[in-house]
Amino acid sequence: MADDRKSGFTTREALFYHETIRPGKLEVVATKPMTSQRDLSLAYSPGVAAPVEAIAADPSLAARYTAKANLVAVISNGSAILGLGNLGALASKPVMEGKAVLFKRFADVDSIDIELATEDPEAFINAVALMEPTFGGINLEDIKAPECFIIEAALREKMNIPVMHDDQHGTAIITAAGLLNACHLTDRDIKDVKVVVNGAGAAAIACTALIKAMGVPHDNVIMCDRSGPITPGRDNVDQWKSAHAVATEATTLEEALNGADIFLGLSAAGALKPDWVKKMADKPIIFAMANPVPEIMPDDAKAVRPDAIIATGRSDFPNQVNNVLGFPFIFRGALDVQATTINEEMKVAAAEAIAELARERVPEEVASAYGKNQKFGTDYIIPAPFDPRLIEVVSSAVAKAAMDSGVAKSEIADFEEYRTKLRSRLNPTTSVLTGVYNEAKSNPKRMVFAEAEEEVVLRAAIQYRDFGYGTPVLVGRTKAVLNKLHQLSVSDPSSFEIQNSADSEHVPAMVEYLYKRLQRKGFTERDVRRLVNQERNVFAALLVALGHGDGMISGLTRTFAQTVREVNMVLDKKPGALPFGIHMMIGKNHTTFLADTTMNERPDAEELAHIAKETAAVARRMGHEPRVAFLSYSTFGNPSGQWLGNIREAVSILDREDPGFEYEGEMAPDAALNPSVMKLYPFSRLSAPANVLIMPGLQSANLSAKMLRELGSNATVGPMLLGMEKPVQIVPMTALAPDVLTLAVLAGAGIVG
Ligand SMILES: NC(=O)C1=CN([C@@H]2O[C@H](COP(=O)(O)OP(=O)(O)OC[C@H]3O[C@@H](n4cnc5c(N)ncnc54)[C@H](OP(=O)(O)O)[C@@H]3O)[C@@H](O)[C@H]2O)C=CC1
Ligand SMILES: CC(=O)C(=O)O
Ligand SMILES: [Mg+2]
Repeated sequence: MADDRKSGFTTREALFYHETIRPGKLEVVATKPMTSQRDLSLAYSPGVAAPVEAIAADPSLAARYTAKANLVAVISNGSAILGLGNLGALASKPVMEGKAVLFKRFADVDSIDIELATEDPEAFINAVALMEPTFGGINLEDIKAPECFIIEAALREKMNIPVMHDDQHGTAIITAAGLLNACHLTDRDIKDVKVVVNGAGAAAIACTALIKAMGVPHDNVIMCDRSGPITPGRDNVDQWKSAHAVATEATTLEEALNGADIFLGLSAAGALKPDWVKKMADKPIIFAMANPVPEIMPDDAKAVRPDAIIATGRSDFPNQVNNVLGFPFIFRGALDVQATTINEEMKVAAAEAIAELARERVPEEVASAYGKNQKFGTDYIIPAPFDPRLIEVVSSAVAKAAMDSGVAKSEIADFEEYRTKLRSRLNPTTSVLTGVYNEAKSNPKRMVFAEAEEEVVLRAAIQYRDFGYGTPVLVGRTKAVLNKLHQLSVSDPSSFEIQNSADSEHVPAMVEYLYKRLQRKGFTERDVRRLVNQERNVFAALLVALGHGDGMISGLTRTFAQTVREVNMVLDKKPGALPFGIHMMIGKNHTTFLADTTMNERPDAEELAHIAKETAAVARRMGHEPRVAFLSYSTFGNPSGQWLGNIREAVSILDREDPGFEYEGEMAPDAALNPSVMKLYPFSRLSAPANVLIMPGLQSANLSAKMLRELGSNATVGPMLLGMEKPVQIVPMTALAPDVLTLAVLAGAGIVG
C-alpha cells in the first residue's frame, strides 16, 4: 500500500502501530487470580478435575465452567485477504487479529485468530470441524470463492455452533441495510432498481442473493467479474456465478452501467472509472466496498456526479459500509442465547435493526460525540461503527430472532434487562473519546506545542495535523525542529508553522504584554525580554494569550510545578475558577476520575466541593453519570480524626446546593468502590460504586494517581488541567506521543481546560 495521506497515516506508521508495545494486536489475559499456591491448585491440577468431570457428565456445563460460550474463532486460509488477493494464511494474520480485537472492542466477545495453511476445502473443513469443543462460534474470513461456499455449507452442516462466513453474510447484512436507506432517500422502490454488481466472489454473491431475497428482481441485476457481465452460457462461469447470469447486451462493466441506479462494488481497487459513473441514472447509489482501496474514491465519484450517494468500506469517509457494523453484534446476540446457527431470520433482523437505527434521531450525546453529520441523509445512511447503540439494538434483535425461529438453546426472559446488560458491556469512555476525536476534526484548533524539539511532542504534533484535528504551532529553534521533522520522515517539514523566540515577529508585542503584567511584580523590561526569549513555556503561553493559538501543551522537559509557574506568569485562572488536575483511569468496563491530583495541597471545604462539581461535569462530558465519593482514611466517622472537617463540610455544601448528581463521604476507597463493603453502609447515597473520587489532599491524590499509573493495568489519561483562562495542558515528563495527542485533542475539543 502506497503512502496514502488521505487515510491520515503512512505505511511506516501502520507498520509501527503493529510492531510497537508488543508485536501484533492481542494478548490473552487471565480472568482469575493466579498468585498463590491455592490459585494454582484450583486453576490447574487438582482443582480443574471438578469442572472436567462435570462437563463430561453434562456437556452443556462447558458454558458455565469454561470460556467456550463467549469465544469466537476468526478463521482464514488467506486466499482472499480484503481486496489484496490470495496472499496466504500467514499474511492474513494481521486482518484476523484485527477482527478478533474488534469482536472484543465492540461486543465484548472474546476471540482468537486461526490461520490454516491449506487451500484444500476438505482439509480446511476437517480442521475447523474438529475445533467445535473449543468455541462458541466460528467466523470464517477472507476465503475466496467458490471454495468458501463449499466450506461454509459443510461446516454449517457438521457443526452445532454458529458458523458464518462474514465476507458473505456479514457484508450482505450491512449492504442490505445501507441500500434500503439509500433507496429510501432517493425515493426508489427496491422492486424497480437496476443494479450492477462488480465482483462475483464471496461477498458479491451473498449480497446479491440477499437483495434479491428482499425484492430486487433477478433480471434487474447484472453481475460482472473480471471478464465482464455474467450471461447465460458464458465461459468460465461456475454454478454460483451462473445462478446470477442474466441476458444483457452489455459486454463490459462500462456498458452495464448505462442508466443503472446502483453500483455495488465488491471487487478490487479502482475498478470503477469516473467516466462510467457519468452514465448512471439520476442520484446514483455507489457502494464502492473493496478494501483497503475502493473501486472509486468518493471525491472522484462526487466530482463527476455530485448527486450521488456514495459509500465505501473505509472509516475515513462518510457512509462506512463495512461488515464491522455487523459481526460483533450478530455473534453477541447468537452467543447470548446459545444459538446453534445463524439463520436467515437472524440476518434479516440484523439488517433491519441497523437500517432503522440510522433513520432514528441520533441522541444528543451520540451526535455531539460523533460530529455534525449524524442525521439521516446522503452522508449518513448507516450508523458509524462506534455508535454505542449498535450493541444494544442489533444484538437484541438477533437474539430475539434466534429465539423466535427456534434455534436458541437458552432464552432471554427480560429483554429490557438484556439490553441494559448489553449496554454495560462497553465502557462509554472509549466511545466518547473516539467521538471527541471526530468532533475535533470538525472544529480544528491552533494548538501550541511548547516543546517541539522533543521527538515525542513532534510525533504528536504531526498526528494532530495529519488526522485533521487542527494546526500545530511548533515552538522551538527553527533548524532543530526542521531537522527532527526530517528525521521523522516528514516529506514537507517547511509546511509546519514554527515559532522561534529568536526571530518571531510576535516578540515585541509579547514583551509589551508581559511587561505590563509583571512590572509591579519586580520584573524589569529586560527581565521580561529574557523570559520571552528563553523560556519556551512563557513564549508559548504568550502565543495563546495574544490569540496566535487556541491552547497550549507542554510538560515534557520541565517538572509540572515549574511549568505551571512559567505559564502562570502569562495566563490567569478562569474568573471564579480553581485550577486543579484530574487523572482519568480507563478500565475495561469502567472509567474512574481522580481529583485534584496536581494543584491544591490542602483544599478547603469550598474548594473540595468545587473540585467535585467540576470533575462530575467532566465525567458527564465523557459519557458517565457521575457518582462522587469524597475519600478519606475514615468511613462515616470511623476512625475519627482531625482531618475530616473539610470533607464533611464539602458534603454539606453539596447538600445545600443539590448539584444534580450522587455524592457521598467521607469514605475509604473500599466503601466507595467495593459493592460488598458498600452493603455495610445501607444509608450511603451511592447507588453503585463511585466513579469520581475526590481526594482529601494533594499528597494522597498525586501519589494515588501515580501509583495507579505505575502499578495498575488501566490506561491513564492525564493529568488534565482545569480552570485556566485558556486551555493549557501539562503532560507528565514520562508522556508518550499518544498521551500528548490525547490531551491536545481533549483541550481543543473543550472537554477539559
Ligand atoms: N466493505 C466490506 O465490508 C467488505 C468488502 N469486501 C471487499 O470485496 C472484495 C471481494 O472480496 P471477496 O468476495 O471476499 O473475494 P473473492 O476472492 O471471493 O472475490 C473477488 C471477486 O472480485 C472479482 N474481481 C476482482 N477484480 C475485479 C475487477 N477488476 N473487476 C471485476 N471483478 C473483479 C473477482 O473476479 P473473478 O471471479 O473473475 O476472479 C471475484 O469474483 C474485496 O475487495 C474485499 O475487500 C469483502 C467483504 C466485506
Ligand atoms: C471488510 C472485509 O471483511 C473485507 O474487506 O474483506
Ligand atoms: Mg473480509
